[in-house]
Amino acid sequence: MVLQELGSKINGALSKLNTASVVDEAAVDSVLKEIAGALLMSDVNVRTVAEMRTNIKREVMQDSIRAGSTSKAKQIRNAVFNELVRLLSPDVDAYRPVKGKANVFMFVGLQGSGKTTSIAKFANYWARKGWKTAMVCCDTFRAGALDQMKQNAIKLRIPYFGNPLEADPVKLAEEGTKHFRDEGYEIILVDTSGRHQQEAELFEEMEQVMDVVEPDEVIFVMDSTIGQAVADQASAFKKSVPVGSVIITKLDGHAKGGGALSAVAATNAPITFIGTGEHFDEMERFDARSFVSRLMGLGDMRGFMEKLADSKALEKSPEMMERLQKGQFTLRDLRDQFKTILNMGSLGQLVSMIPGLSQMMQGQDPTAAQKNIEGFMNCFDSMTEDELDGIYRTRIPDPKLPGKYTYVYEKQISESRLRRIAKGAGVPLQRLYLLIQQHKQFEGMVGKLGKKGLMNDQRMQQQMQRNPNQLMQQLQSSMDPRMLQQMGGMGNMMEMFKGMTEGGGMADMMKQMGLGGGLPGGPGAGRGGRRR
Ligand SMILES: Nc1nc2c(ncn2[C@@H]2O[C@H](COP(=O)(O)OP(=O)(O)OP(=O)(O)O)[C@@H](O)[C@H]2O)c(=O)[nH]1
Repeated sequence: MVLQELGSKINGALSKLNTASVVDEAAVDSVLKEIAGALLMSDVNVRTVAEMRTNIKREVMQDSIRAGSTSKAKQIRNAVFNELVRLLSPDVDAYRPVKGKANVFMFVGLQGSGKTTSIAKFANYWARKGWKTAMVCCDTFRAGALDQMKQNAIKLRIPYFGNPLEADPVKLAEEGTKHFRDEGYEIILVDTSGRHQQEAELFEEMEQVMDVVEPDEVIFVMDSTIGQAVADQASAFKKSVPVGSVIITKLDGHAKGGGALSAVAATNAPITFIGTGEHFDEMERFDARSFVSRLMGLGDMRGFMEKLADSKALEKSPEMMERLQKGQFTLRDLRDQFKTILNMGSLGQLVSMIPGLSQMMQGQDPTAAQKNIEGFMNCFDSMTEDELDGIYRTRIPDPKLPGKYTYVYEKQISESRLRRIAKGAGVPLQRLYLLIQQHKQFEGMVGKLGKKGLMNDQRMQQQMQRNPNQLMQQLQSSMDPRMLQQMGGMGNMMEMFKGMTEGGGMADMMKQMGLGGGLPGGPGAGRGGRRR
């Protein structure tokens, strides 16, 4: 079960409590059973799930069973949340490198778990912070490992050590770390061969490498897609070397997240980073509360805002707000919105960060949505500057002045131009129609909202505080019913607005989101329809 689904399963189980007339022990048991099933399907280890279930039940049953069903559901949700956070937060801290001295990190893990890639990401992370960083390859097991490190090192401009002629990993490890220690490097990252739990010899070799390298921290790199086997693998490594922290890789759109809980439970070591893609910058610092929020489909606004800041979307906001208030929304505006989304990372990741959005997507595949947006971007690239700015005109011979040309202005892009654009973009014409239709929907909606003055974010916020129901009615009447349905209905939107207001100001956040005063969740939300 992928990360987003777990949240909806848990929420689905809890919502049954909301409708139950009596919340007795049997009702709590049944909900906990469902939640436990969802956790198991997300690769959380059986023992961990059983322990969690007992703890949650004890906590929830302590309070009077007479508590209202809604508050009981809330209580269970909080208990599940706290329990998951607790499991992900062992008492020990990860090693903190000390400036001005050699800090050696040794990376261990299964074959293909993502060690070499994580080393490059980790190196990039520290080098960007100004630490003198280097990498040592003593993976003599996989033929391409040194080449892979070399390519990463060149791209990152970070020195590396390796010798294709040396077959002894222990010797390489010793020489490499000594070299960089002598040269005054502060962060020295040692890559070891990937191994399997059964390969006793390789485990022995790993211990020997550790003895000569004397690492300040052993980092266990764990592939989040390997499923229930995580706990056993992690324990096997922990038995052989003192795992100090964990990096979880491949937590992209489709990965299950539950294995993370099992890895921590098995190693009693904290997770420091999560890998969310193959690129060097696709690694995030791990934060248990954010992670569990995402795991439970509660969103992760902190992570989202960080991504937003990185995407530079904020820099555009004053101009965007001005246009919005004028009621303008062109194809160029829609393109910019899509661009902002793409710059922020994979859609799957973003969907899991915005509260409620994964529920709204109702099982739609974010990867497919991402592909659609990429196809749309090709369409925008095939449009003329005029078309992007909402000027739809065709050049024709001037009937009054033979030999000269004039323009015919149209309300929309002509059919022949649409065909040309679709061909140029390499997308089916139907897809382009969909894009144009989406633009029209947003343009219409934003135009209507503009007339009601709701494109002014301050007014919108005031209204939200004064009379949220009226605001919702106004929004509802401005929206295409199909779009509203796509967004999970009015109730869902109301919840989102509330969440956002509580989370530090909806208007502020929406401004920052580059969505102007428009509606959250819609890629093109924001700005108003331009009239020419
Ligand atoms: N999608 C995704 N792919 C990743 C991530 N981290 C690593 N990979 C990919 O996983 C594959 C294996 O990664 P490597 O870094 O070569 O793994 P390794 O642990 O060094 O492999 P061995 O040397 O065989 O032990 C590569 O194709 C990486 O691009 C991640 O966070 N997300």
